[in-house]
Amino acid sequence: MLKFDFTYMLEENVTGGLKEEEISAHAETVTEFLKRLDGNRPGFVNAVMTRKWVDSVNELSDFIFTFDNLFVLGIGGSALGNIALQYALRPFNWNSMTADERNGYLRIFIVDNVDPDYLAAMLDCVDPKKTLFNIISKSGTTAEPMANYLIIRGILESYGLDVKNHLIFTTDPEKGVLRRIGRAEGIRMLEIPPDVGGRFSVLTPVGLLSAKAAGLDIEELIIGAREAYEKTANAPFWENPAALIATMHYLHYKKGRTISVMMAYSNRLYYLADWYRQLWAESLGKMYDNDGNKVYVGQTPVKALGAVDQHSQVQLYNEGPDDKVITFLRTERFDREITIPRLHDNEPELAYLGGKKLSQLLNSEQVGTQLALAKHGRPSMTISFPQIDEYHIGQFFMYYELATAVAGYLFNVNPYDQPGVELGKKITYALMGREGFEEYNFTKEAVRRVEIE
Ligand SMILES: O=P(O)(O)OC[C@H]1O[C@](O)(CO)[C@@H](O)[C@@H]1O
Repeated sequence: MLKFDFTYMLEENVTGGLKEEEISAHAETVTEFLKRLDGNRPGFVNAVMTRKWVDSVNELSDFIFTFDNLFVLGIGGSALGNIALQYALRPFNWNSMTADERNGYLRIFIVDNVDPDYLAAMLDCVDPKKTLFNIISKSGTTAEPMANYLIIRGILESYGLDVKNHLIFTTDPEKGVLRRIGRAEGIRMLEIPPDVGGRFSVLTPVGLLSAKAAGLDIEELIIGAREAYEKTANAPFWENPAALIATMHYLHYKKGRTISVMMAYSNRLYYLADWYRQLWAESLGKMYDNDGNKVYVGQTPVKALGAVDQHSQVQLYNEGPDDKVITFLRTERFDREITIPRLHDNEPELAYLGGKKLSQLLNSEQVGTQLALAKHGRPSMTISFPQIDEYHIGQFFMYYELATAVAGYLFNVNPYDQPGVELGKKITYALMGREGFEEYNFTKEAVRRVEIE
């Protein structure tokens, strides 16, 4: 299981930390909340209690493994989980390996943005004839994946290829334009459970298809998540990681720590922090609480990479405003190990490194940063991965989805909606000339601009 260490969140170990009794004051209500949640499980929990979603992906195996490459086209919750999984569980040089070195599994390209330089460069890497394109959009209305879909379809058609042999749509089971087109044209489709919002959907077909295509063990991902849930649902408060993460972040927020930094001491774990950013930001950043009061709450999630950001951010974290709570991610076992050679025994600045493992240096830097933060009165917690594998990554997703639900309860906001994203989308539609959005057309004259050419 993942190991959680909250030592440096507490006042006894860090001035500026939390008193045990102020945390315990929430024990009863949070435990009650989790019991109610267990009685009426949210979609993201139900999704890992069934074989349905794994089976739906496995059923496409014969089709998937006729290709060399998989493109995933989606954005936000339809992309970030995919990216996190691929970075954590595949070697970094995966896409430059030969098919044999990849044991026949597919190269994976996840394109979320609509940056023409980026998309064009990714497309240059593949032969469309050997490529499967998975268009993921829960709503089917998001401009970015829809634009990318049209571009891909145009390319497939220009090659004279039968599009239904190169496309998968991953979308709502009933609603939306992708479902409509898919049905009309016999395109293979995967369902996103209607009660699972994009940012909670990584362990549904949204994240499972690319994981499967890259040869990851998708069953283990689900088992890890399920065991994390079972460990949490009825656990006593002080043994419950999700409850403690949420309560401690909430209390630190109340003390003015409005920024939550997730700092991974592992390049493989870094993109978990990107996934977390959307989860924490869209779920908890709200203008109204559940009673309709204007509250403007939300903790700003920030990602950081150790040791790199020690040389970029940590000065600020130690001596800048006391407005942050830090979560460290680390692993106790790296898949590869490198020993630093003893080459300059007479040079003390180098000699101490000789013979040490690179992983020892990285993990020592994590401890060093954490203790230095504590000395400056800055709270932090640590999540240790015994190793980086499907089982523990699945656990991580579930613990954080649950922590987000609990934090939503504590902040008294709805963690499952995102009304604040809508206006920008509508203005974009208007600027792009989509019918029905004329009222949002902010013309040059209507908006005061400062332009420097
Ligand atoms: O899967 P969809 O419907 O295209 O949505 C993509 C993303 O857009 C949002 O709705 C708003 O940014 C996210 O919540 C979601 O993950």
